[in-house]
Amino acid sequence: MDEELVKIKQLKTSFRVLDDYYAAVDDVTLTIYKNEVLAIVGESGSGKSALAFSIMGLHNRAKIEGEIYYRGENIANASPGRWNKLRGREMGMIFQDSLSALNPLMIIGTQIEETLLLHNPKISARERKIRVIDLLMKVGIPRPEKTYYQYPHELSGGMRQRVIIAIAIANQPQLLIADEPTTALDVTIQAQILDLLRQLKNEMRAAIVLITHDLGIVAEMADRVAVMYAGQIVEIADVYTLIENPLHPYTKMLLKSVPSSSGAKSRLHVIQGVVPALHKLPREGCRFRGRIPWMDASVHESNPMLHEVRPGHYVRCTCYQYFHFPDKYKEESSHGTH
Ligand SMILES: Nc1ncnc2c1ncn2[C@@H]1O[C@H](COP(=O)(O)OP(=O)(O)OP(=O)(O)O)[C@@H](O)[C@H]1O
Repeated sequence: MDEELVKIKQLKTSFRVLDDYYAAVDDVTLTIYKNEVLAIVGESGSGKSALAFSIMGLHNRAKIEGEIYYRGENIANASPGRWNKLRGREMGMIFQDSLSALNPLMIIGTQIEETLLLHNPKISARERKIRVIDLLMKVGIPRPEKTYYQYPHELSGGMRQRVIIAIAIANQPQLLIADEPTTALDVTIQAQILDLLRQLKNEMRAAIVLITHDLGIVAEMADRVAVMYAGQIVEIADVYTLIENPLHPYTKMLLKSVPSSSGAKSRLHVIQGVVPALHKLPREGCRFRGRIPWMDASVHESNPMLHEVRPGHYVRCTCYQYFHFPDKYKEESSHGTH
C-alpha cells in the first residue's frame, strides 16, 4: 500500500434541520492512500457527498466534528484561507453536472487560467495559455486551440466533463474527488472519461475518491471500496474481496441489486425500503436493522463497531455473522426472468 494521504478519524458532519443538528456523516474513520482509487458507494442519501464535501471543506454551514488529517495536518476546521490554498492546489473536485460547474459567460480558456492563477499568480499570460492548451490536450480534447475560445454551451457533455477534469488537475493535486463524474454521460463517453481518470491517476500518482451508485464502475475502477449506509461506513475492503466475499447485509443486497451481465434476462433485485431521512435516522443500535426486519433483534450489536475481519476488511455490527436473505429472495433468485 502507498503512503497515507488523508486520515479521517471519527468524522461527524451535521446539518441544522428544523431546530437541531443531525449527522449526515457519523463516526467515519477512513484512510485514503496515495495512488489509489477509493470508491464510496451507497444509495442516495447515505452521506457520500457530505463526506466528500467535508474532506474538501466545502460545507460551510455544517458542523464538523472529529479529525481530518491531510498529510499530517488536521484540516477539519481549517480557516477559509487555508482551504482556498488546499483546494485547487492539493485537492481537485469533479462534479456530475458539468454545465452548472462552469461559468456560462466565460470562455473555457479563461476558466482554466483562473485556476492556474489562483495558485501561481506570477505566471505570464503567454505561459498560462501554453499550460491551458497542454491541459486540454492531456484530457483528450481534439482541437484545444479552438476549445480555448469556446463557451461551455458550445461543447458536448463529454467535452465539458473533460474541461472540468482539466480544471481539477490544473495544479497537479494529490487528491481528486470525483462525485458521480459520469452519471450524466452516455455509456461510450462514460468509458472514455473513466479511462482518462485512470490514466491521470497513474501519471500523477494521485489518490482518487470516486463516488458512485454504479457497481459496474466500481468493479472496473476501484482499488478499495467503502460502503456507506445512513451516514456510516458499514464495510470497507479491497474491491476483489468486496465483490467476491461481501459480508455486511447491505453490501450483499447492493450487489444482488445489480443486474448480471446477461442483461435483460436477470432479475433486478430491489432493496426494500429507503435510507431514512436525516432527522429520522435511528441514532442507536444498528442503523440497518429496519431494512432486515426478518432478522432477530439479538443479532445486532447495541453499539455497532467496525470489526476488522481480515487485514483491511472491516464490517460494522455483528449482524453480518448471522445474516440470511428471506425465503422470498431465494425464490425470486431461482426464477431468473421476470
Ligand atoms: N446542506 C444540507 N442541509 C441539510 N441536510 C443535508 C444537506 N446536505 C445533505 N443533507 C442530508 O444529508 C444526507 C446525506 O446526503 P448526501 O448528499 O451526502 O447523500 P449521498 O449519498 O451523496 O446521496 P446522492 O447519491 O443522492 O448524492 C441526506 O439525508 C441529505 O438530505
